[in-house]
Amino acid sequence: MSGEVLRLSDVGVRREQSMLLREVTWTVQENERWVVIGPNGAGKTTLLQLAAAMLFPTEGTVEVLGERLGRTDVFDLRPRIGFASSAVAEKVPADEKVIDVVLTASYAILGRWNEEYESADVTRAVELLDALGCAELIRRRFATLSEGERKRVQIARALMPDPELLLLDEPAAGLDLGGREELVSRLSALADDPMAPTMAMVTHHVEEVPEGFTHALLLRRGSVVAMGKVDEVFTEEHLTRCFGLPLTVERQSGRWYARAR
Ligand SMILES: Nc1ncnc2c1ncn2[C@@H]1O[C@H](COP(=O)(O)OP(=O)(O)OP(=O)(O)O)[C@@H](O)[C@H]1O
Repeated sequence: MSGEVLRLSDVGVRREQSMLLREVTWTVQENERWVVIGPNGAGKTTLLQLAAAMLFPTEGTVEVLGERLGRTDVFDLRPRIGFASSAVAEKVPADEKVIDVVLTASYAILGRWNEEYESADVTRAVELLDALGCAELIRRRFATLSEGERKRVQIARALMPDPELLLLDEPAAGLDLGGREELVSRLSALADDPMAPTMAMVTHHVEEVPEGFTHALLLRRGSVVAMGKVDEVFTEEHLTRCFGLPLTVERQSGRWYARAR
C-alpha cells in the first residue's frame, strides 16, 4: 500500500444534470487525520462515500487502500473501512441492542441474526464501548439512546473491525454543547493514538475540528477550495471563499473558531 490510503485523481460525480463533485484530486497518507469541511450541499458526503467504496466516480479514478474502485470487489474492501454516518445509523433495526450494533460490524452487517461471535469479539466490543464512554449502555436498545449516545456507539461500531481507514460523516451533528465538547475530546484522543487508523471526518464547523487533526480539505459546490495542513488551510481567505461570506478565524488552545466579520 506504500503508505497511501486514498488517492482520488480528477474525480467527478454526476447526477442527472448536476456535477456533485468536479476535478477532485486528493491523496491521504497513512496516519494522517483529515477534516473535510464546507457549506451544505458542497459534496462532502459524496466525497466520503467514494472513500468508503459506497459510490463509484463518474469521471476519474479512486483508489482506496491500494484497490481501484471498479476493478476490485468492494465487498472485500468495505470491511477494511470503518464508516460512521447517519445513513448507516438509520438502518439499525429498532430493537437492536447496543452491544450487537458494535459486534455485527465484524461481519459488516446490521442486525444480529444467528452469527456466532468469539469471546474475543465480545471483549473488543465492550472495550470499545467503554473507551467511548458507553459502558453503561451495552444492554440498552439502540433506538432508546440520545443522539450523542448514538454517535458514540456508531464510532465504536466503525472501529470494531480494526479498520485501516476510519470515516466519520458529521459525528457531532445534532449534539448539544456538552455532547459536542465530549465527542470532540474523544476524537482528539483518538487522533493522538498512534494505533488508531487513518481518519477523515466531515463537518460544517471549524469549532468541531478536534485537536490532533493534521489536514483539511475545503469544498464548495463540488470543487476543492484548498487542501493541505490544517494551519495552512484554515485561513480567513480560504474559509471566506469556502463558505461564501467574510469570516474572522481564530485559533485558541489548539481549537478553531470562526464568525462572520
Ligand atoms: N441523486 C442526486 N441527484 C441530484 N443531486 C443530488 C443527488 N444526490 C445528492 N445531490 C446533490 O448533491 C449535492 C451534494 O450533496 P452532499 O450530500 O454530498 O453534500 P454535503 O456537502 O454533504 O451537504 P450537507 O452538508 O448539507 O450534508 C447537494 O446539492 C445534493 O442536493
